Amino acid sequence: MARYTIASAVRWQSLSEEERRSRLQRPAQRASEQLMRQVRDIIEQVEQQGDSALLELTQRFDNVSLDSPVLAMEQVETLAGRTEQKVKQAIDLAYDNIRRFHAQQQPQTVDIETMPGVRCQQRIAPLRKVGLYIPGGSASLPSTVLMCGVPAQLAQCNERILVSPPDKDGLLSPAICYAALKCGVTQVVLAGGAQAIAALAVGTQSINAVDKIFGPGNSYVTAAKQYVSQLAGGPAIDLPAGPSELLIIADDTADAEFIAADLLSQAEHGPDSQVILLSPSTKVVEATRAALQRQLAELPRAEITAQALASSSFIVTEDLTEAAAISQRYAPEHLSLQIKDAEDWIEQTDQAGSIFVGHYAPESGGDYATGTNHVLPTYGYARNYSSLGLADFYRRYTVQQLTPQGLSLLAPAITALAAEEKLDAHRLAVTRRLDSARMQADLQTATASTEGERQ
Ligand SMILES: NC(=O)c1ccc[n+]([C@@H]2O[C@H](COP(=O)([O-])OP(=O)(O)OC[C@H]3O[C@@H](n4cnc5c(N)ncnc54)[C@H](O)[C@@H]3O)[C@@H](O)[C@H]2O)c1
Ligand SMILES: N[C@H](CO)Cc1c[nH]c[nH+]1
Ligand SMILES: [Zn+2]
Repeated sequence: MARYTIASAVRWQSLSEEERRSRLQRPAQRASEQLMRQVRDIIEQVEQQGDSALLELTQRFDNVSLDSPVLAMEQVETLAGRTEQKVKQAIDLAYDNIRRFHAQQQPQTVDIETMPGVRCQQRIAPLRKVGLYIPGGSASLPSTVLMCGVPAQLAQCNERILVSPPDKDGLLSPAICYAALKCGVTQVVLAGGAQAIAALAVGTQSINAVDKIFGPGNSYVTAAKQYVSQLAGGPAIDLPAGPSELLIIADDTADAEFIAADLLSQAEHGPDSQVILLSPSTKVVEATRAALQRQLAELPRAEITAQALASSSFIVTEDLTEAAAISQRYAPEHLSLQIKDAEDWIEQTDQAGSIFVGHYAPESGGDYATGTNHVLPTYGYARNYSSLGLADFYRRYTVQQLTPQGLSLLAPAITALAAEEKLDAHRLAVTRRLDSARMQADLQTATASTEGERQ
């Protein structure tokens, strides 16, 4: 049986501040400057050469030669038809749960009078053109099509462009095509990495530039999203959803075999994934390390998984309170609470993209089918970003309507604040109306009709 190096357990209390920081640093972030330079060059190439750059970069990075970056919808249908029945049923079930959970997330509209005659509204409108990035480098992910496609469909975004790196035959898997059609995707593009993000951001001869780019990806994809969102007139992006992370807090009620299985499930995404175990129980930590060794040997992706484990940590804490504090500091994409009375710990560990509560909530449940969204903030952004949801596919805008009476009630505040800010034109935009014969007449008519109603 192959033996892999599983990092040793460390006591949090024995680490210096520098060692603690290093333990909680994400592997994918260490090379960020060089990565940004490379990503910028790719984006500029697509900006200048459009489709031909996409084809050249796909050849270079994905080793696939294509005639066109667009997969015709007829071909998408043909491929979808080849999806195995049990995979179709699984996609159908996951789709229903994701739809059920997201349909309840309709953003609120507001319509109130803040003062008599001053009506304020918050309205929502679906984003018109959205790009959905579906990772495909190391594994093809039809589940991500559902996570991005279902809310885009619920929001009724007009154009929904799916981009994903082609497989070795220059196509996409039947399951991706089946999920894409179920979500009403309008165009399918065969491109991955920074070049796909560039195409969505600036457009090419055959791909329209979009208003917002959604979806997770490796560090090239995440860096490219960040870069294009800062271009003048560039698209909005959803959230920094990079290489997978899982932090588990376990006590001695936990089962080491379950913990190891969960850690491996996220480590197998790629060498950049990071998994962390925190436990006050040395016994649980050591049992998990032994279980990892056994379970890892059985995995088809053992080599990739072992690389991710190399940058992962097994930390013995003083108690659960210390574990909760470390988790808050790390702000993981996924947090699993395999402890007694796990629900009671949610508030103290709320800086996480998605939380899995108890011994029977494997993280892979949320990856596929519970109904929650698996596009989640990584790199510690769970501190200030949320998981993907329906509201992300809408734009909010506000509306105000004022009657002459409303304006006269507001006028003293507006003119005083304009004077304080020494912005005279602002003040005059109010007083010119107040002093106008037209407004005086409208005020009188309004007062007369109110009095008429009273009598
Ligand atoms: N945070 C989330 O919500 C979430 C959800 C699902 C998946 N993920 C993560 O998404 C990632 C998917 O990564 P992936 O690599 O499998 O697929 P990917 O589609 O994100 O990236 C593959 C592309 O990267 C580009 N690329 C690869 N090597 C390159 C290089 N040296 N230079 C320039 N470009 C290069 C290629 O164009 C390739 O098509 C994983 O890390 C997974 O953990 C995250
Ligand atoms: N765990 C990933 C998010 O980090 C999502 C995923 C898709 N397929 C399997 N897992
Ligand atoms: Zn996963």
